[in-house]
Amino acid sequence: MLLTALLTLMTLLFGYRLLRFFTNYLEARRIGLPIVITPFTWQDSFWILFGPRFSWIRCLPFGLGSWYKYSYMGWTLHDRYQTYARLGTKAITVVSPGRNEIMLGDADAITEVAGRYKKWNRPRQLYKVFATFGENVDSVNGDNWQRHRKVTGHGFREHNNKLVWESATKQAREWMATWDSPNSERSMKIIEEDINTIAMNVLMFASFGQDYGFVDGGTKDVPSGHTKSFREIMPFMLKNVGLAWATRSFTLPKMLEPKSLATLRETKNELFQYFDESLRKADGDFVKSFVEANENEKKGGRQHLTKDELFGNMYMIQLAGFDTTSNAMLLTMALLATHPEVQEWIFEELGQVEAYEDTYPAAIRCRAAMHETLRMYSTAPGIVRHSSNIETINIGGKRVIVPAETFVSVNFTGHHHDPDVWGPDVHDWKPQRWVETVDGKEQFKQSPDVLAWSIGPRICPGKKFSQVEYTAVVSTLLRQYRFEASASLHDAFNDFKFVVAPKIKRPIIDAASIKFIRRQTKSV
Ligand code: HEM
Repeated sequence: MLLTALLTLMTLLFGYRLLRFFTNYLEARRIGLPIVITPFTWQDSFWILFGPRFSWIRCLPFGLGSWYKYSYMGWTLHDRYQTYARLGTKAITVVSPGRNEIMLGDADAITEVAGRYKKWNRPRQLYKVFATFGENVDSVNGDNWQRHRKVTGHGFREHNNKLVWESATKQAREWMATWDSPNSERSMKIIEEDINTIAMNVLMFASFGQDYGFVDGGTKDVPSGHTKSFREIMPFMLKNVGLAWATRSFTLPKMLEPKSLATLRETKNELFQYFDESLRKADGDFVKSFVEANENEKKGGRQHLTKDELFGNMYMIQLAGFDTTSNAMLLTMALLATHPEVQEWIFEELGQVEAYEDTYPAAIRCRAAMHETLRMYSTAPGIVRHSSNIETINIGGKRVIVPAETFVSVNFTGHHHDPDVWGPDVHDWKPQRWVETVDGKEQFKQSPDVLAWSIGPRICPGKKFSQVEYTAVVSTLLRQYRFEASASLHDAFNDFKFVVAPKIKRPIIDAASIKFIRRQTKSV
């Protein structure tokens, strides 16, 4: 009986997915872009969980498993420009039983979609998970988004960038002080942990004014009325955003609640307590500027943010600013270690001075390394938009009709590997491509631009924050040390599994290491 019910359910589900697949296929034919098909995608939660166990599918004969590469989240990081090159296009439609997804690699089409934030919205179903702690600038659309962006935008001022610089430089110095010998060798795993510590400490300083040391990390710093330190709570809540969202609307009776959920609930309450205290004291530059900007909106009779929304934004800034920047720094360390000539090229431009006003604007080569790293390995492989109406997009000189609710994704990685845009050396990590000499003076080349921080009105507000943090850390380290890659680190870059993006596994890089060799000159 149970078996029959189960079989019927599975047959119905299969039939439904088949039907959806065929209607989507017909719709994609009408869109008119080249098509790739896959029975599963990142839109299927079960496939996100179990898909990696089926990676053998890609090895099936006669191309039977060729769909697998389009089925997992972040597939563009592996594919780069291959599918566009194979199909002779810069835009494709991915057809599956979920929603059709147009993947844009064409620069003009990307500018059109990213530029029209009122028409092309972030799909609510994908971003609501980020609103667990309150609606915020990332989770809303349209006029509501403008309201959030106006208040939160005040946090990203020049004064904050200076604080970021000072904090990141201090953290990097304290990190170097832990390297026990002049030729200290560290595994990538440890380097990753250390860079995460730096990124978290910088964010917490710039946001909440909490000045944690690199070594003690503030995890033992538990103020009265609390059971855990703020520094300990924050990474825990960033790691558990999905679980916090899934359990947001119910609380199990105490005797039925597993320990993990009880810890999550208690930690979340304590985070709110910290947020509340921080808001009341207007602690830290971000929070202070949010509070000031919000009060001004209130006084002017304009729409301000509620307390929940302020909390939501305080959380979102941590979520958006942590992994992205730390991954960029981690990858750069690996890339620099495998490209000693680039280390020397950057070292040449570094002077003795470390003050923000002097060093940051002059660190053109260092910023070039960041752009080039994010061009090749964007920490976010793209952004997704949709519209509830039928829309059109100009793709390659043709007006393409896009049915309502179709996902339209800006494929950063695809665009970043387009040889027509970047030249034949598109697959080489070459920070030099970002620097040009005009009238005997080096300057940063603005065009073509990297899309890693997105473009248009919703461009990442933390772009300069991350550039300042990155430059402070990388230049402080390079001024004193040379990096030498282990053989396995060189191998990692040749392994197709080596993909760096949040939540994507890096099996080989964990075994790799970097040796830090102290320089004789320019130490401070
Ligand atoms: C390498 C570092 C970073 C990268 C690559 C990056 C990338 C991005 C991208 C691609 C978006 C989506 C834009 C869109 O949908 O069009 C975004 C949004 C956002 N980022 Fe960043 N980001 C970085 C660092 C930061 C930092 C350090 C912060 C804050 C301290 C931050 C805060 C935000 C916020 C609040 C949003 C939402 C903006 C909105 O929707 O208006 N990001 N970022």
